[in-house]
Amino acid sequence: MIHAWSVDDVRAAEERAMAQLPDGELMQRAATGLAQVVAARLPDDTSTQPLVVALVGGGNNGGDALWALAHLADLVGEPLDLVAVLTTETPHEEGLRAARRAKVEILDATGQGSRGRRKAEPQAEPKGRAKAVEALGVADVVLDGVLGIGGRPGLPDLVTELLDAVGDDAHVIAVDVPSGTDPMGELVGGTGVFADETVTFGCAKPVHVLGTAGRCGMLTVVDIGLDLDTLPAAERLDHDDVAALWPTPGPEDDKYSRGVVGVVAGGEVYTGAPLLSVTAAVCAGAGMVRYVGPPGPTQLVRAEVPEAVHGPGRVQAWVVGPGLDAHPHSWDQLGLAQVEAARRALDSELPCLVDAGGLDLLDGPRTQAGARTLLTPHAGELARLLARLDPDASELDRAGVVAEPLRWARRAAELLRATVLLKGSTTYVVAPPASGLAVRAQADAPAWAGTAGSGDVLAGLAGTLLAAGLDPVDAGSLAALVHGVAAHDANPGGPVRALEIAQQVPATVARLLARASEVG
Ligand SMILES: NC(=O)C1=CN([C@@H]2O[C@H](COP(=O)(O)OP(=O)(O)OC[C@H]3O[C@@H](n4cnc5c(N)ncnc54)[C@H](O)[C@@H]3O)[C@@H](O)[C@H]2O)[C@@H](O)CC1
Ligand SMILES: [K+]
Repeated sequence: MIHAWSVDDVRAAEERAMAQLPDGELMQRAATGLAQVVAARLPDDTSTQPLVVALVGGGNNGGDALWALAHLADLVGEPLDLVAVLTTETPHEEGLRAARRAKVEILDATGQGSRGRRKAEPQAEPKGRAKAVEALGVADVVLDGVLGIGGRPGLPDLVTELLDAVGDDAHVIAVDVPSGTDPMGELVGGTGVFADETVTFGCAKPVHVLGTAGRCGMLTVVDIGLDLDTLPAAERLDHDDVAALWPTPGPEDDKYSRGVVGVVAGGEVYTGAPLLSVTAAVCAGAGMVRYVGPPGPTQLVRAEVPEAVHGPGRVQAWVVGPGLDAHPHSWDQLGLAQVEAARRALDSELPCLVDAGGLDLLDGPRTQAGARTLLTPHAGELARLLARLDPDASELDRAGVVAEPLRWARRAAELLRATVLLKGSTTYVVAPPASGLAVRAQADAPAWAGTAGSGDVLAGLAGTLLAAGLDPVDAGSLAALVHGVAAHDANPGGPVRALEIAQQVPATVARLLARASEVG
């Protein structure tokens, strides 16, 4: 699992460390670690002299980049071209001196010529900028040292212009965080660096694991001796976590101890969703799957999933809502009975996963306080839910949720006292804020997995994990991971049907469980 700490907690840990260390020691540790990574990324071809260009901003992030260039000159021992492009009039002073001493070429792209000097010809493009554009176009490695954890989202025009000049073959390494992104990972989208790799210091930050993670590329954490004494703010499960979390049966287990999952889904109109959820639950290894629904989908499930049992009865967790019409016509007796079954499940004290049409039945927290609840909306469903229930979000639409996914997932978690799994290319799992639990973010699925029915499969998977006794955060994040990996395994690099994702789950789980014995 990757754990990430908030910027405030990192700053506090840095202050504690700095109080014990000589001046500048932390930056030296950061810059040395960074220089080592850069050295390892230099091209093997020795026929041309490698060129490393650093974009340097005005804060300590720029200081890291300048010091890293200075260290590189010593570290590599072979001839190197090193260039620092200043995007600020006030670069880190000691870093700049060190870079000059190490014969790093300094280019001022700000238009001031050199620090503090007035522009002679305001209209003319400064020479430093033209040379910088040229160097960026042919650099082997580009270091993004413009903004670090002190950065606000968005980039100055000058930096955007310089980034546009970076050649396609350059290996872009973000120093600590990709500049322009929100270090807390709350705001996604907007302008910002897309890095091939990010070298961060002390620990991962939320930007590295939340919806912005795709901009970070490969992540390396350089140990600078920080002592984090708080809980992480964000987490991401990786493949090696599956074995520890997945409910693996022992010789004493039977179908009841493994967990019976009940599915109240679909109706006479939407008959496919129940089939997908039930299939996913069976394939995820539920002890037993019970389907509650009208004759049409029941017949379909009977024909396709002989393992399932039918009608109300005892379960350990409910999946409520895939393909459910929450507002049937008054003459639709079967539809009304299905809604009644869904309400009974929601009013029970049992763990419930609430998806799609089931969300339309919620007017507030479930009546049984403390009953485990996992809501699984996509962005449109979350917007609709909050616009209906939160007077401050009456105008919220899908785009608003996509821009600030965490803000709105948290809001729903607070309002409904439930864990919210917000589906998307990054899937967030957010417990009610009062729990203090870290946000989980998973981005394991190929874009091909975004098809109709894929969410019904996820519901069956996560419901099975709830029935096996996992808490909603583990159940949701583990299901999201396995769902994504199964989608990939089912057809690497190509289209994948929702049903195939479900059918791939047994083999994918086996493969992920086997990793534990390979690794351990
Ligand atoms: N504090 C420490 O002990 C250490 C800090 N380190 C480095 O220091 C970085 C943090 O340094 P700083 O706090 O100086 O912050 P930054 O280097 O992120 O720079 C912040 C500066 O940029 C300006 N700024 C912020 N957003 C902007 C935007 N969108 N457009 C234009 N200007 C913007 C701010 O006004 C501020 O002056 C870390 O990310 C890391 O790279 C490392 O050297 C490790 C040790
Ligand atoms: K950066």
